[in-house]
Amino acid sequence: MLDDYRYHHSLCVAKEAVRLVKKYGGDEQKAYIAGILHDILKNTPLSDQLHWIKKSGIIFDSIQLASPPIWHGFAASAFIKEELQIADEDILLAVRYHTTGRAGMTHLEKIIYMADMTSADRSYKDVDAMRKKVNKNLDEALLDSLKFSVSSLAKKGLPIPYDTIMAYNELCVAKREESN
Ligand SMILES: Nc1ncnc2c1ncn2[C@@H]1O[C@H](COP(=O)(O)OP(=O)(O)OP(=O)(O)OP(=O)(O)OC[C@H]2O[C@@H](n3cnc4c(N)ncnc43)[C@H](O)[C@@H]2O)[C@@H](O)[C@H]1O
Repeated sequence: MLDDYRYHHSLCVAKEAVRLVKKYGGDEQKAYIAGILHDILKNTPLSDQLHWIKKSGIIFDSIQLASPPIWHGFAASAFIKEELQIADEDILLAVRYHTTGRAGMTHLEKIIYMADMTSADRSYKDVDAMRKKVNKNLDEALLDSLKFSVSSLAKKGLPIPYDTIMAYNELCVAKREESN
């Protein structure tokens, strides 16, 4: 189901998610499970991802439909619910929104989103700076990650999912209110 690269990445995300839970609180077992399963359909053909999304009753808007890289999270939450009988809403949401984020993210959603950015296997240019940020403040690291996501999608001329914009706006406003 997963190639070696993605399997290794999933193990690293699960480990990083548990590390973040030890630091910021939460349920270690849920963090491990969500981390290991978050990309379970990443190597699955897009047509099959869409099948799981439709089967679960999710109705995508036009921006989500035009953003195939986000489909695997939505598909994975439907797949693990039906095929692995995972009923825990916290885990399902963390898997579902791990690429887009959304307004009102739960603590576990934030942990998994950031674990995906700072897991040991990541090697993008600013990853060490992001690791320092996540060790200092979970919400600020999340805001910076979303900022990167919004600006890099815009630079590439790609649509930005509504959930991502709303996640960014929410954290941005909260930060401004905190500093006033
Ligand atoms: N909200 C959203 N809406 C629509 N499309 C979206 C989206 N978020 C991501 N995407 C798109 O989804 C695709 C894949 O995203 P993912 O699913 O997150 O990435 P991946 O395949 O696991 O890793 P990738 O090969 O991109 O690895 P990298 O280490 O470079 O990168 C690993 C992660 O670190 C982020 N990253 C890279 N450089 C960064 C930096 N300098 N600062 C902060 N984050 C950075 C990347 O965005 C990536 O998520 C990308 O095409 C992306 O544009």
